Parts: sequence; structure tokens; C-alpha cells
Amino acid sequence: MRLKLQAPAKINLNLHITGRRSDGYHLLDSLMQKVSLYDEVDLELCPAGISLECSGEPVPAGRENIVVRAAELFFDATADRRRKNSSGVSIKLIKRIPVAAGLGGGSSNAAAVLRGLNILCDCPCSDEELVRLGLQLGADVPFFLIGAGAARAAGIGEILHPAPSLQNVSVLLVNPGVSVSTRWVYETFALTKHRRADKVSRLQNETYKAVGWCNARENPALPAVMENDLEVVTIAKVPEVGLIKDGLLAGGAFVALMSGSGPTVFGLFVDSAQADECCTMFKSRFPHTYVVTPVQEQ
Ligand SMILES: C[C@@](CO)(OP(=O)(O)O)[C@H](O)COP(=O)(O)OP(=O)(O)OC[C@H]1O[C@@H](n2ccc(N)nc2=O)[C@H](O)[C@@H]1O
Ligand SMILES: Nc1ncnc2c1ncn2[C@@H]1O[C@H](COP(=O)(O)OP(=O)(O)O)[C@@H](O)[C@H]1O
Repeated sequence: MRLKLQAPAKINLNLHITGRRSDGYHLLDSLMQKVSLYDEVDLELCPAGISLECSGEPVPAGRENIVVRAAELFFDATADRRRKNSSGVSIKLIKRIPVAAGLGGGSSNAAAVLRGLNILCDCPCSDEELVRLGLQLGADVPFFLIGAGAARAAGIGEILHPAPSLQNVSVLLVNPGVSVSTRWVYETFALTKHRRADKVSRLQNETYKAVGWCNARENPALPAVMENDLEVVTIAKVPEVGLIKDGLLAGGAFVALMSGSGPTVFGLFVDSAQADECCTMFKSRFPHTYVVTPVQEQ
């Protein structure tokens, strides 16, 4: 039995760090939006063993790859609830989403494996159980397990409130071509930055209202409430982030922001032709540049 899934990237339309848990993980408040840049995950059940074949962007093979850990976790958790002859999977991964880029590619791949294996094995896990498993793999995985195109995420990313997807915008993703470790960004942020909670919640409420309107063309409030607390940390290491933001705004984006821990920057455009033009301009210097659209429903 075989199943092919599309695993989308995400952007963070804003990201505020609101605190820190005793285990060191940061609490956040973020509006996340899936976008139409996809990895492909092809799953074929087999009697035993987990194998992985990757193409496209280079990613680790074996257990270092999150898709292998996702399959192991699924098989362990459902050992007593599966048919005996379906304890293994052969995974083919076509990687198009830039790696360690703030676009959630690994988390999206892991969610696709969990969802896909659950379907292939006649659904031994409830949606809630899949989310619990996903969270063991990464804080961003639960977002990719829910059907909504967008959600407000709290906790470390596991408390999710589906939100309306952005509409009528083209999104230009520009990746500077360097990788940034999420862990390093969070650790550096904790050392350098403190925020007032009241400001965070005010901004967040505004953002939710703004994006709730859904139609960016009629939404002058949107740019003013889009901020990413992690941007300042990553810019210090990857100055291209600042230059790309300036270039996107000069090229017609009505807002430009770093996604997640970066270093990918996105610009939102009302005019898709302008987004295409700006894409051509960036692509010669930064080959990992893409025009995408917000995913409405997965
Ligand atoms: C920053 C965000 C924003 O959406 O996205 P990316 O930039 O990774 O795409 C996420 O919070 C990233 O989530 P994810 O990439 O799943 O993180 P994980 O693998 O769980 O954690 C990697 C490391 O980041 C730190 N971490 C992660 C999430 C969080 N809420 N607080 C943290 O402090 C921890 O040090 C952890 O060891
Ligand atoms: N399937 C995968 N796709 C992407 N990265 C992976 C994968 N498996 C393991 N990794 C590792 O996970 C780390 C984070 O990658 P990624 O999920 O792309 O980051 P981000 O969430 O910042 O976009 C990288 O160091 C990468 O080598």
C-alpha cells in the first residue's frame, strides 16, 4: 500500500516570545500560515524496517532525519493496534523547502509521515494522539497536523487555534542560502531580550483581528502589527536578512518580515505581477527565491 503526500512550508506572520518554560523551551504567541512550497513524501508500507531515499535539497539520511524518527515513533506507539505485516515503511522524500530556514520543512515532513502512516494503517491513532506524537518530534509539528491553513499558536507551539488564511496576496520567499539553527536563535534571544507582556498581548490581539479580516488588500492595519522577536537575533548573524527586507519593500511588498528563526524573509504583495518581477530580481543573487500563495486548507 502506497500514499503520496504534499508537505507545505509555513511562514510566521508574527512571532512574540512571551516567556520560558522550566525545561528551557520558549513560550510563544504566533500566527502561522501554510504556503504553497511543497516537499513530497511518498510512503509504501512493508513488512519490516524503515528505509529513506532523499532527493533535492540535501538533508541527513538515517535516524538524523526527522521522517525516520516520525515513522519509528508511530510504529512504537501503535504496535499493539496494527496488522502484523505492516511494521515497516519505505519513504521517498523530495526536498524542495530550504533546510534550517525558518520555513518548518522538517516539521511538515514529520507531520506528513504521521498522517500518512495513520491512513495506511487504518487509523489506529485519533487526531489528538497524532498531535501528542508530533509534539515529541518538534514544537512546530502539531501545526502541520491540523487541516487549517493558518492558526494562532501558543504554548511552545502546541496550543493551536485555527484562523482564517490570508487571501488575495502573493508571498515572495527569499532564502539567503545559509542555514540557521533554531536552537541557537532561541538561546541567544533569551540572553539578550526581555519583553513586556502587555505589549505582546496588545499586538497579538491586533494581529488576530487584522488577519481575521482576511483580505490583505483592505487591511491597512496588517503591516503595523507584524513583528518577529527573533529577527534581531538572526540579523546579527545573517545581515542579508535586513537587506532582503529592504529590497522586498522597495520592490513593492506591503510588508516584509523574517519567518520563524530565519533566515528566510517573506514579502506580501497585493499585485502578483509585482511579486513575479521582484522574484526575478532576487533570484539571480539568491537562487532559493519563490513566489507562493497562502494555503487555504490542507
Ligand atoms: C521558531 C519556530 C517558529 O515557528 O520555527 P522555525 O524557525 O524552526 O521554523 C518554532 O518555534 C521552532 O519549532 P521547531 O523547529 O519545531 O523546534 P524544535 O525542533 O522543537 O526545537 C529546536 C530547539 O529550539 C528551541 N525551542 C524550540 C521551540 C520553542 N518554542 N522554544 C525553544 O526554545 C529549543 O532549544 C529546542 O531544542
Ligand atoms: N526531513 C528534514 N527536512 C529538513 N531538515 C531536516 C529533516 N530531517 C532532519 N533535518 C534537520 O533538522 C534541522 C532543521 O531543519 P528544518 O526543519 O528545515 O528547519 P526550520 O524549521 O528552521 O525550517 C536541520 O539541521 C536539518 O538538517
